[in-house]
Amino acid sequence: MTLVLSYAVNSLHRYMHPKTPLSKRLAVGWLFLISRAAAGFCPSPQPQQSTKFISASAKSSSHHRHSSNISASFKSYNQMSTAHTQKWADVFTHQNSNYSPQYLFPPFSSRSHKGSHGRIAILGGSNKYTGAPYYAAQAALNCGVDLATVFCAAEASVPIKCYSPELMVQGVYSIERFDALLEEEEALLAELEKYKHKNDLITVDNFDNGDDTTSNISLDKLLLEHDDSHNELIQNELLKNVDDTKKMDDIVNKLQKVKQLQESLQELQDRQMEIISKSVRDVVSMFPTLHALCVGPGLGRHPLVFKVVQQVLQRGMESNLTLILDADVLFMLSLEEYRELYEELLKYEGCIMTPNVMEMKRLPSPSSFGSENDKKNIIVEKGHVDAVSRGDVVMQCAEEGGLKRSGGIGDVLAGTISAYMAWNQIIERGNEGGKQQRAFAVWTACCTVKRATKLAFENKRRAMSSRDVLDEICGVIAHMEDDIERR
Ligand SMILES: NC(=O)C1=CN([C@@H]2O[C@H](COP(=O)(O)OP(=O)(O)OC[C@H]3O[C@@H](n4cnc5c(N)ncnc54)[C@H](O)[C@@H]3O)[C@@H](O)[C@H]2O)[C@@H](O)CC1
Ligand SMILES: Nc1ncnc2c1ncn2[C@@H]1O[C@H](COP(=O)(O)OP(=O)(O)OP(=O)(O)O)[C@@H](O)[C@H]1O
Repeated sequence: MTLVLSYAVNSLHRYMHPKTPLSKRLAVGWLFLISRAAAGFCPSPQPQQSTKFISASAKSSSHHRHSSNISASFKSYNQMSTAHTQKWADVFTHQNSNYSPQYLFPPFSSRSHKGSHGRIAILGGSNKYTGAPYYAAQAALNCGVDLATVFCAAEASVPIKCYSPELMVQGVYSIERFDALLEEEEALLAELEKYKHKNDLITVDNFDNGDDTTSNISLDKLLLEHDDSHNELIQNELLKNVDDTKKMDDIVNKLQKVKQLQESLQELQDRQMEIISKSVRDVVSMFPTLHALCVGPGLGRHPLVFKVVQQVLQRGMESNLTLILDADVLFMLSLEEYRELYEELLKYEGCIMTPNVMEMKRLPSPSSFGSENDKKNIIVEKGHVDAVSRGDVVMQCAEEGGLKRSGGIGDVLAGTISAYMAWNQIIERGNEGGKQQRAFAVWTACCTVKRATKLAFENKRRAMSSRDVLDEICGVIAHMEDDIERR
């Protein structure tokens, strides 16, 4: 009987989509009614848990069960007992729920204009990955946002534009140009290194110190201890001490060469900064029009791209913009160089991080934090059961997903979360209730994608791809809205 019922519910879910012919919808409707009547004899088990978020600290005993490699990084909520999990349907079966599904989706109105249902942007996409930012942006559009922009590497912009005419795509830097800048920098540094070799010793007499001994001074030491303005002084000093004119000429030439190299390096680094700042300006100039910015899908791992991202994230926090961080940006944040930025983001309420299993393992344990409660951002740990946590409060999404694990579903989730975050901005306008509701909206986004993968898998089985998941999103959301209306 349970099988009949679940088949009927699944069919109903799929076939009641408005695009399905009316005759098919009526037939499935009858099947559903008959199976519901029969199910009265074998009621489904009631959920044990309230749909409130649960406190992770209240479950400290399960925290202690973490394996040592997990404790080296973040506390992994998916390592906790899975008893406290919820499905979308559970939201309607509990009276003491402390969040409001009716405020998830912005209502339509005759005064709606282009953008009033959400404007999001993705920063990602590189010469290697063009699919990831497309999946994320298209997922947000398929959820229902009005406008989606992709900021990407110039090399990725044409392919992404070809995937969808609905996307606005802007190349904001060139990987080829960044490569050339890095190569130039590496060559200059290598040449400088040759001149600053530690064993390059100059023998000087110690006449000035009143004795007739000699000392060995390394050129490296001279260069490090004296800036350019002292070069002349050094030369005069050496002239007094070094008798050998040829050796003296040699030293002066070396000093001049080093000075030139240092100037070229400075000029190159200024040029790098200018190019990076221009890319940052291109993205930041859009901030006032955005409800949310998703950073990371297909970003790649170029060090200069990371410099752009670093400034964009800092400006995003200053502008109070909602930031969804996925994929390569999470790799970036696991690097020692970006530790300070990472810790700032953990304290930023408008930040949502969506690590997969590997990314979760890489993220370091925050050093400046007393407890999980100091974390203000939301973390979505993706897995068989997605765990959405904010501070020490965690809610797990037990919605059933499809069995196929194709590349890009994480990107679809990042885009879906971006859409829900845009709606949260539009509805709540950042008030206190909105912040509480935000984690619930992220959890609902997880349910949405799980359900979409389930439907896509039922349709396509082994051939299922992320595109099929994209196609299911609008139907899943339509059903969720129907659930809310029926409540
Ligand atoms: N079509 C595209 O353009 C796609 C681009 N992608 C991009 O590819 C880049 C690298 O992403 P990756 O996720 O590969 O980066 P990672 O360096 O985090 O690699 C993850 C690795 O872990 C493995 N893995 C994942 N889940 C696991 C689990 N539960 N247990 C054991 N191993 C597991 C994966 O097979 C993969 O090899 C990102 O920029 C991402 O956005 C991906 O999103 C896939 C699709
Ligand atoms: N073991 C699993 N069983 C079932 N679903 C899973 C499992 N792991 C992840 N998922 C689901 O797959 C989706 C993407 O998660 P995944 O871990 O593949 O992200 P990702 O590696 O960032 O994806 P992408 O391929 O886009 O980079 C999420 O909806 C998540 O719930």
